[in-house]
Amino acid sequence: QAPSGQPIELQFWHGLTPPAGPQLEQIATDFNASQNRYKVVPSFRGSYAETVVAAIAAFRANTAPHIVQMFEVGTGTMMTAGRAVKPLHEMLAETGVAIDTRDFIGPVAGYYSTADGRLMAMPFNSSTAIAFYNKDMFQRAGLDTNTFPQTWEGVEQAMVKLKAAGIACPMTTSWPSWVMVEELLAIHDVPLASRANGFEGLNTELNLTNPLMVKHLENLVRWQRDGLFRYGGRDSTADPLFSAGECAIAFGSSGLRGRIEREARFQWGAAMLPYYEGTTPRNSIIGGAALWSMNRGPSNTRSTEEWRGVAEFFRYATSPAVMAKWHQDTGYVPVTRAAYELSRSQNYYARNPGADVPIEQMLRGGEPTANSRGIRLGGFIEIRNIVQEEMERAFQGGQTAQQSLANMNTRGNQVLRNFERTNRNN
Ligand SMILES: O=P(O)(O)OC[C@H](O)CO
Repeated sequence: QAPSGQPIELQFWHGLTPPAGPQLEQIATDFNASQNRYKVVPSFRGSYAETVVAAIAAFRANTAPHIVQMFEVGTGTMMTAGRAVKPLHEMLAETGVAIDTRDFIGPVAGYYSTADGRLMAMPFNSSTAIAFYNKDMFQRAGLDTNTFPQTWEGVEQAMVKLKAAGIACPMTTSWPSWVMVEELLAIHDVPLASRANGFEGLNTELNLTNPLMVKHLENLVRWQRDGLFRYGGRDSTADPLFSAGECAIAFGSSGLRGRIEREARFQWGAAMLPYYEGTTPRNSIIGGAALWSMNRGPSNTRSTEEWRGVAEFFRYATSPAVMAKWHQDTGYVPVTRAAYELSRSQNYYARNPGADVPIEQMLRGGEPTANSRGIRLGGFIEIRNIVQEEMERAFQGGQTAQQSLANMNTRGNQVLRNFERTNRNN
């Protein structure tokens, strides 16, 4: 407790909407009830991107929260944020709070670690992109309700049948850049950017004009024109289209599962992301978010006691029972092996067919390659906006897929160069 006898307050900004947001806040409430030394105060700050912007602005004003939930796209920015961030490995060493970081599953730990393997942020709500499909609509279209096509060629055939059966939206996607660009390239083992997708340094160049990307964006543009694919907007805007029963197939975060379970009034299934014929698919990369610890401001660090509170909260939030429940309630992946094993021993996967799809897909194909380990770009949030904007211009008929990709590449590289210039010394 603080000298006043009151618990030490720890501000925690997050970017999750219901139902996951309140479930996350419940974890903070339960932590507070489990001890009386610290009080975590969660606060919803808008979308992930808005939360990041707010946290960085707050740091400049000496009012940063202790903990900010940051989507994976902000990782490169946080890694180079210097004093704004308290690296997790440093915090654990200084406070002595024991968290077995070796228990984090590889693709998650790797994403948030420095080149020499030190964890910078606390893995928490990691996801990966998967397919959800409406079995009632599949049945109406004469499709097998128990199997989802493994390939994009198969998905196209299914979309044609769904449309012929009178379904207005055969397919949509959330997170267009994540699913249709970033995950696609990882699964096909094609680099998105040079220097191991940016893991080896800031001086990277985008590789978006590759033949696979051209083929896929040309397909998406054609499917959209032919009424097979509905572009549902940027980031998570398309999320409700599936659970509301509008679209037969939706690609999105595994973390949508909890929402679909609550809202869908139809039979549905989950499946791995498709790949093009002739490919041996690799692992998909993670999405979702991690918990970053922040100093209050440029001239304002925190006491060891505050960091101890943060670390104790992290330990609680990733303890096997709490993490297993979070995973099962939401669809986010269990970030520790212990939570995965616990879920298995509770027969969760046997009782919920398809619930292990994200984990299986993430761990598929052995060790991740330089193209499937993840992406670490400075200014990635801005680059994603460019990718989405240029895609939209192609969907609106204003440019070809090839022009669209060339523009993404040129504009994105400018963002990378600017970021490199301003962060050279970090
Ligand atoms: O919906 P989430 O939380 O899994 O996040 C999705 C990805 O982070 C997209 O970057």
